[in-house]
Amino acid sequence: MASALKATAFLQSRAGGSENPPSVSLLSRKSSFSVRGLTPMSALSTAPKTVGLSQTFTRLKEQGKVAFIPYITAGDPDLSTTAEALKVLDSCGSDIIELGVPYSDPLADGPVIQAAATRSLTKGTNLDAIISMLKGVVPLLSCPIALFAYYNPILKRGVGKFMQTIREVGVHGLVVPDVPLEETEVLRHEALKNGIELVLLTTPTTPIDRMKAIVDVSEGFVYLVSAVGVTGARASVSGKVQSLLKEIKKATTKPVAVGFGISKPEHVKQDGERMV
Ligand SMILES: O=P(O)(O)OC[C@@H](O)[C@@H](O)c1c[nH]c2ccccc12
Repeated sequence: MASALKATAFLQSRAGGSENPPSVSLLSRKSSFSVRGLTPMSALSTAPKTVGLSQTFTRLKEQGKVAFIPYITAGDPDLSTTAEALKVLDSCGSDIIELGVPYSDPLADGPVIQAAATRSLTKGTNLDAIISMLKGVVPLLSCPIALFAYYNPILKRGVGKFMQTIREVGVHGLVVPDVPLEETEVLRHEALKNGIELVLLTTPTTPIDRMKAIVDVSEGFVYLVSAVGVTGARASVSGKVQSLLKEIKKATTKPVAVGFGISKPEHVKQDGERMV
């Protein structure tokens, strides 16, 4: 059951398994320690340590749960709102949060995410500002952050420097949607060096052999794009996802997360059953 459904919207229900009700506090357990600033150091050291992506899946699997991984765009409408949104998503039971770095020439972003990126860029959001926002917020979160970034801003900074910077602010994972497998070597090398889990994507049109090569080197989880086309809410999840998942599961024991259009609780179940 180590699979997950990604969700772009603020979908708050998770699939299957008995859940603790989501915390009503806007502060996560960790944030309440830090924000009050009165807690002795001994108590701080007992705060739950945030684990990485694959370890998050291992924990969930042990509990018979699937993961809820929302996506938001950094800097829409501004970075202080993003900081608050990260805290809220964390305290509402997100297992991993995917945080998008806005980019002017995206690939596969649908109209909602494109508009969010445009608003964010218009406000002047850039990587440095996102990094300094994360520096303040990540220590307050109990779930790991997977940064979503196109290759251009990564290349501009230098791949090694980029990985080092995001590691220093406590980011655990990275999704780079516009780099084909063959070109991921430098990214993978630098990610590994810095303990960043580089998540690779496979799509419904990826040939089986290629999918196998992708899942072999994907870290954290395997991202299964549910449909051809762009991101955004859809009425239903393609029936093809079931068979794609079966193929992936034959090829790997790594966790798999399904993304693109997962926007309703029903998408997490199909034909009355869990999708995976
Ligand atoms: O349809 P959605 O729920 O908005 O899903 C995409 C989103 O979760 C994120 O992973 C994403 C945003 N833009 C992308 C471009 C390519 C691949 C993935 C993405």
